[in-house]
Amino acid sequence: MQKKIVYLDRDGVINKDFGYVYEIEKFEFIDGVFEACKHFINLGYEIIIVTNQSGIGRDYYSKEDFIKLTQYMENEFRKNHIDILKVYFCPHSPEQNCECRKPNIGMILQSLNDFDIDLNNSWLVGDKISDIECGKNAKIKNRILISSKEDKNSEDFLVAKSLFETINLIQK
Ligand SMILES: O=P(O)(O)OC[C@@H](O)[C@H]1O[C@@H](OP(=O)(O)O)[C@@H](O)[C@@H](O)[C@@H]1O
Ligand SMILES: [Mg+2]
Ligand SMILES: [Zn+2]
Repeated sequence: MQKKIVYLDRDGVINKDFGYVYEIEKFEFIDGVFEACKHFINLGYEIIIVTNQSGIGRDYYSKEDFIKLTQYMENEFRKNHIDILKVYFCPHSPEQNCECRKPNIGMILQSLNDFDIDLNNSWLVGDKISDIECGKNAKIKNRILISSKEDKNSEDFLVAKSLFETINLIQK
């Protein structure tokens, strides 16, 4: 059977975005993230993380720093009985004009190569319009923008204040 995926952006969706976070000490889970992920899993979804990490290309931190933090993050999820299917990251700076930096769809294409995924029954959740554009460009049917501003639902996305709030939107 094809997998239904909830694609999650990282910074600003899973953890607070203090700007180019790469240290474990600065990685702060946003309230309700584990509850939301458990909800998705109970509905039969699997979770994939897609994150732009231009801090690597900008030499703010190394790929090893990112991998270390990712292992910590995945382990915290595991402690909460959540297995993340895969973490995809773009290590490039904007100047490198790669195919993987959102809103480009390289990371989503890679996931389709790695797994049999039903995009018509999948979701993308991000906190920037570039995330939404990536989801749209990749033909992920359902998209949610996390925003504390007064953004309104539109043709391209629904709006929620946090990942926890998406529980009300992702119901099947
Ligand atoms: O939200 P995701 O995709 O998980 O990751 C985004 C981050 O890598 C960083 O993306 C940067 O944007 P630029 O990459 O410099 O445009 C800035 O917004 C940083 O504050 C932010 O931490
Ligand atoms: Mg983000
Ligand atoms: Zn890239």
